[in-house]
Amino acid sequence: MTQVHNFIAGEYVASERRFKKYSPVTGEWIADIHEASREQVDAAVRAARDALNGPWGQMPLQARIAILEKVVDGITRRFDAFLAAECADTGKPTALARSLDIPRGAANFKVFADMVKDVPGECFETATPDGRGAINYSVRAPVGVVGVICPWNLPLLLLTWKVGPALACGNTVVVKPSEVTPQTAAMLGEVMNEAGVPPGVFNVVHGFGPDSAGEFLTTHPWVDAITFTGETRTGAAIMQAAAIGARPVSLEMGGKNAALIFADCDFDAAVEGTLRSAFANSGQVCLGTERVYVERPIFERFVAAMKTATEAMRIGAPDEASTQMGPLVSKEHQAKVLSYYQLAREEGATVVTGGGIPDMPAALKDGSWVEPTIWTGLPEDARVIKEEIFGPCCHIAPFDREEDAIALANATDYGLSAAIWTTNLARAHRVARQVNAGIAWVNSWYLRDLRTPFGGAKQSGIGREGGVHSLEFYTELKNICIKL
Ligand SMILES: NC(=O)C1=CN([C@@H]2O[C@H](COP(=O)(O)OP(=O)(O)OC[C@H]3O[C@@H](n4cnc5c(N)ncnc54)[C@H](O)[C@@H]3O)[C@@H](O)[C@H]2O)C=CC1
Ligand SMILES: O=C(O)/C=C/C=C(\O)C(=O)O
Repeated sequence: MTQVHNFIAGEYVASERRFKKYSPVTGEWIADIHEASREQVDAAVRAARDALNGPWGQMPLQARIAILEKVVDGITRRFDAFLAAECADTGKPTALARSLDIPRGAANFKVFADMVKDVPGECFETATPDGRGAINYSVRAPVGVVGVICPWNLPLLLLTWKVGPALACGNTVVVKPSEVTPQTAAMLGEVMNEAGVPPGVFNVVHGFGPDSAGEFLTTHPWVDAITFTGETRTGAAIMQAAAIGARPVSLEMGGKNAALIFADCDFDAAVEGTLRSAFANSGQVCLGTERVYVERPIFERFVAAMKTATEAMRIGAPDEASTQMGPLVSKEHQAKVLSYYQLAREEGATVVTGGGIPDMPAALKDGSWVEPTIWTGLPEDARVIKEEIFGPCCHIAPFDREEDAIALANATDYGLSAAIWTTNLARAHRVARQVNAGIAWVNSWYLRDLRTPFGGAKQSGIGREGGVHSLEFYTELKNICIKL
């Protein structure tokens, strides 16, 4: 059986306690995960502190960048192994992980290794009473040991989205991957060693949240900052832990994102984009669309086109070339999503398509499959409209006026992203400004540029990462004042 170890101070470390990892595709037991004890988490944090005070902290920027470029090469060289591990853990289609998850794993190191070469500073000449003046200038120092808590939906992508800039800025990290998808995080240890990253700079501890590695890490007094992606309630618990010692947090949390489809849109592009935003990665993307609002003149046509396109989607095992949608990540998550499918019926939804478990071949029967699902007819206060489901499903409702569409999009406690489909440029700008979300895509969805600010409003997050915003979180800005 595959053993997935912790990675502490440059070495793979076994734990006494272990838990089982099951395939989301077949339900089979595929690995044993070593659950870090409190002492092991402490050892990881101490190793990170030592590396910060030692070789990594002392290393000139150029040398650090050269090492991170070797990390990029290391991921690229092991592309197929990362791909296999990511698909085994998540069940996502190989084609998706090949084009998104694994390349982004490398790109997240490359982009920030490049970016730290040219960090601009501030400089002010200051008048003083003696007439000789002073010069103020700013420098950025690493924030310290960063605790990185990751979810299961895009495991390598989201881990490296945090670890890439953290290391580029000179920090050391202790990562707690999701207990559901721990394999690629552990594999990254080998890449780090090969690239010459000093022991202790990158550490991985496995386990759960409360009373396990997640809590041990976020409450550890030597962790200087915490970055998290996951559910809003977990983010709130982590914020409480971070309050002890007044440590900074960057939180990227849930969403209940809207798509606004105007009658003047490019119809086929809007259908294709909405299909992708609702069902990509089996709907397990925090930026995904779960609420679709369509201008009334094209409502019936849009629903019909979505139904046809959804029913044509091929659900299957990750490694089949024709697969467009895989299973959900786990049996637990399947039960959660199916409970919302049941709730939708109880709340009075019309099930346009889906709503259950697809009929799968015998070898896949024990996987965590659900049908891509579309509903109409729910009132806006239905729980299915209000709560993040995180599955391949969306509700489609009509609207009559632009201001109604904006009000509907904003009638949520979340504020992560929105997608607006229109060919009227003035409207695109107007609506994009008024939707209360961290990211507004016009005539697209998930079109990513890693230099742009990324994060959510309201209960979807605190802070922004991406581009200079990552540099701001992962560094302490210091002003140096020189009296002349
Ligand atoms: N990217 C996103 O926005 C994601 C949202 N979700 C949503 O969250 C729901 C629950 O999924 P989970 O994986 O359980 O998400 P979660 O937010 O509970 O877990 C995310 C990470 O936080 C850790 N964690 C949990 N409690 C913690 C604590 N008290 N202290 C420190 N670390 C802690 C987990 O072990 C995991 O590594 C999903 O059904 C989905 O709706 C899940 C994954 C990603
Ligand atoms: O592209 C990214 O950086 C992030 C994408 C998705 C998430 O953050 C998420 O689903 O949590």
